[in-house]
Amino acid sequence: MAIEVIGTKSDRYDEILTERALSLIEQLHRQYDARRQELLVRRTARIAEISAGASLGFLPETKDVRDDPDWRVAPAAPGLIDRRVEITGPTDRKMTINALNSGAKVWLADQEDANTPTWENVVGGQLNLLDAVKRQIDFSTDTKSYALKPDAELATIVVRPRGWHLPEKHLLVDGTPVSGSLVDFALYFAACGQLQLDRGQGPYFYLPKMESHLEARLWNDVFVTAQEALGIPRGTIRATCLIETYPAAFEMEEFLYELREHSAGLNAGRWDYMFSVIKTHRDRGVEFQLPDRNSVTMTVPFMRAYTELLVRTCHKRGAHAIGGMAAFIPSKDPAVNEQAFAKVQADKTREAGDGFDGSWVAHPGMVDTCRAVFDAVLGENPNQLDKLREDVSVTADQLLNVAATPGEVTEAGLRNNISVALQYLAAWLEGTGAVGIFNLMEDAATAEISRSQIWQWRKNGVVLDTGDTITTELVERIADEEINAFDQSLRYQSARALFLEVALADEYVDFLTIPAYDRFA
Ligand SMILES: CC(=O)SCCNC(=O)CCNC(=O)[C@H](O)C(C)(C)COP(=O)(O)OP(=O)(O)OC[C@H]1O[C@@H](n2cnc3c(N)ncnc32)[C@H](O)[C@@H]1OP(=O)(O)O
Ligand SMILES: O=CC(=O)O
Ligand SMILES: [Mg+2]
Repeated sequence: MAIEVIGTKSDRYDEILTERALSLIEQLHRQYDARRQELLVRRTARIAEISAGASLGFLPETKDVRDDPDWRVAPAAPGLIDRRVEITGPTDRKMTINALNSGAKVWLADQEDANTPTWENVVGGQLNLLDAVKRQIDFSTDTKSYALKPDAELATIVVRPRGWHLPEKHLLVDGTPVSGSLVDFALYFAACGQLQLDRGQGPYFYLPKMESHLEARLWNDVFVTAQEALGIPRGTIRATCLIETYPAAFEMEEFLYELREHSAGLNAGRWDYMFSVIKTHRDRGVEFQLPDRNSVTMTVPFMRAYTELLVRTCHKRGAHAIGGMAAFIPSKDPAVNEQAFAKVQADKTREAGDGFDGSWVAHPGMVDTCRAVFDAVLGENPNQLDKLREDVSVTADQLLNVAATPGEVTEAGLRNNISVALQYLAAWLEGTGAVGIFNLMEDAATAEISRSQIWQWRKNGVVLDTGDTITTELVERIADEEINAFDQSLRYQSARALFLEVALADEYVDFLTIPAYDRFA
């Protein structure tokens, strides 16, 4: 084999880094990496067109797919028929057990937004998944022991691999790092694919951050090859695509079509979506400028258009439509806690009323709230695929109507973005990819919004409510004030450097996780 493992080989890693898994990764890399690289170049080319004045829109070349009334995605697979509440979270051992026990129908086992892809997290997370699938997982601290509930219905596992842009530098083929997406996918598929089938379910995935239906086609081809290579029947894999980039919103139907024999629907990934609005239009001045992060709610016109279109598109094709993450988490402060639950309830109520078949929560404490809302709408039905939403018709202009977003850019909003980005990056660099900050769940997607807003506002020379203009000096000054206010402020020095690199660079940095990952050996 010409695949090399550069990362350390700790206890039990050989159960994951098997010859079968490594040769699958090598095969997928040889067959598909050039195409992956081309698609990444295509992303850059599209942004250049938009910078030069082009507009996103529905694609003329795929009109036939949208106009053909006859095709449908595969019927929902076992464990994915009723998805009324899905919990997301990283694959560390304790959280794996807590998520499976949470009462949610599905657990999105996250190797993406909620994970720092250190080698230990990548392989250790796969070991936790393997133990979970075998129902042989436990964990203990000095004060508490964790085990799977023996007689309870455990959440269906759906693994989210990294996006197409991220490399995995601890695995090399002919000296070249392989794709993080292919690694996360193939390690899980090789270790757990057949085991999941034996248990009556299957290898299921969430696919993040795609920007074109051609990227979905690439995933489909990867699935076909991998199933054939491991002797697993074609069509066994199921994948839910996140619609969480601005270009993807114009290709929802095409995503379902490309993956139709493996599709398990679409999800409205709202946080990356907002990030992508800024990122895609980085050179368009104030045209696509967003106000303070907290004022971009799901009911502003462009977000509403996106979620309505998602439900309409999915149900037209027999696919599940899954709602997004309300980032509120339980708090020890009773007043804040009450607000958090009220906000989650309102968010899920809107989604259930709009026709979503289920939605996401970030914390086990929110599972009952989400379930109760969907129970009230679904009743005995496992989903509401029959709610076709033929009343919905969304235009490109509505998806692009960012200008109608109310709100302003305030000093408090700027300071909040700076503080959140610093705190999040400090945690990420220490190996923790999801954190509770100021009573909200923060992860790579929400941190991307924070740093992108700062980048956009500074570039546009935005004047704050205080009358100050956002400049490099102002951002640096507030960053230092925030850091000095933290306990152990020294800990934040590497986060500070990374933050300034991704928030203030002359040229917009496509993903903060790329320079962040470069910091690891
Ligand atoms: C934009 C997107 O992509 S959203 C999807 C990606 N993001 C995520 O998945 C984030 C998921 N959520 C989390 O990671 C966590 O909830 C955090 C980091 C935000 C907060 O976690 P904590 O600070 O541990 O919260 P808290 O102390 O209230 O947790 C209480 C218990 O619930 C557990 N818990 C909290 N969230 C989760 C979760 N998502 N999955 C499993 N267990 C969880 C904790 O491990 C803790 O367990 P313990 O009592 O046995 O020690
Ligand atoms: O992955 C989900 C998102 O909102 O981003
Ligand atoms: Mg996301």
